[in-house]
Amino acid sequence: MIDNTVAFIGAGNMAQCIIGGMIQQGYPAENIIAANRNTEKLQALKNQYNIATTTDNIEAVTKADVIVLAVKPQMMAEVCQQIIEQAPESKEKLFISVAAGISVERFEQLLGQVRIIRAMPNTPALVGLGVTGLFPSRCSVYEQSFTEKLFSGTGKTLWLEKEQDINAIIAVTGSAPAYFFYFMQAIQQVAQELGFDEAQAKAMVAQTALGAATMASQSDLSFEALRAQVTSKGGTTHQAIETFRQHNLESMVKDAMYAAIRRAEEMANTL
Ligand SMILES: NC(=O)C1=CN([C@@H]2O[C@H](COP(=O)(O)OP(=O)(O)OC[C@H]3O[C@@H](n4cnc5c(N)ncnc54)[C@H](OP(=O)(O)O)[C@@H]3O)[C@@H](O)[C@H]2O)C=CC1
Ligand SMILES: O=C(O)[C@@H]1CCC=N1
Repeated sequence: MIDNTVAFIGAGNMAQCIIGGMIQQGYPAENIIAANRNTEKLQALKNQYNIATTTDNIEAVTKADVIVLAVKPQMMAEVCQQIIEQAPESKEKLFISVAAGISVERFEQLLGQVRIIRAMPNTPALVGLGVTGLFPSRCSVYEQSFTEKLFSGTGKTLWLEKEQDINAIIAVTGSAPAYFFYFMQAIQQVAQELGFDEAQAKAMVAQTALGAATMASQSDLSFEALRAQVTSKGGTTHQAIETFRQHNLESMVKDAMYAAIRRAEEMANTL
């Protein structure tokens, strides 16, 4: 399976995280090629991982067995049109799209009836702790198992029953690292206000988040029970949690997640 050459079209944040995860798990660098219009990002990838790079998308798709579409959703139509016009034989290859809001139906309008897997990874793929939702269309068992293997090198994978579930997983895992970073940023700001310097504050917040996430993933206890272990009756944590409750944290989280889903649906209707 690792004999397949995988081309990334778009070498931005998400592609870099997936490539980093693949290399960390032993995918051969010589079987990965990244294409981008920005040479700076390609140079950084080449220096770090020694993969092949090019500013020519067509060179990348021509060399590839598997084409990972990793440009922003707004660029997807242009990129697909370029591929289908300049390398029509690519239609026979396996496509993997990581884009939010571009449906299989839209890909079929752009590329024809290709074999495609929609993947929804997240950036912790870079450190092997990602979550990727996968939805296949017209793919063989081999292609599905290759894709699962590719992403399982970057963390956990999950096959989705319906395409709509891609939007749900965007809200739950795709966008979610940003929610945690935002929360960590807010704690860091207060830590600095309280007199810790920026580096100390960042290190303390990251270590606490890592500790909490590690406990949560290793324990059979619910998140609620783990929270209760920290919350002494009449103590400090109780006051902090009550303050979150008064500010309706849970309904804020719910609104934010549904807003992400609505945006994915909106993109699917317009791009
Ligand atoms: N970031 C995330 O956490 C996640 C992102 N995704 C999906 O991944 C995709 C990429 O997102 P992300 O990595 O964040 O975005 P980035 O902007 O970081 O990466 C996109 C890259 O594509 C390049 N690009 C743009 N147009 C072309 C083109 N015509 N040919 C070749 N390369 C091109 C851009 O180059 P340049 O630098 O010159 O603009 C950029 O490097 C999106 O579709 C998004 O929905 C999915 C899950 C999570
Ligand atoms: O913000 C976005 O649209 C992409 C999809 C999931 C995470 N980042």
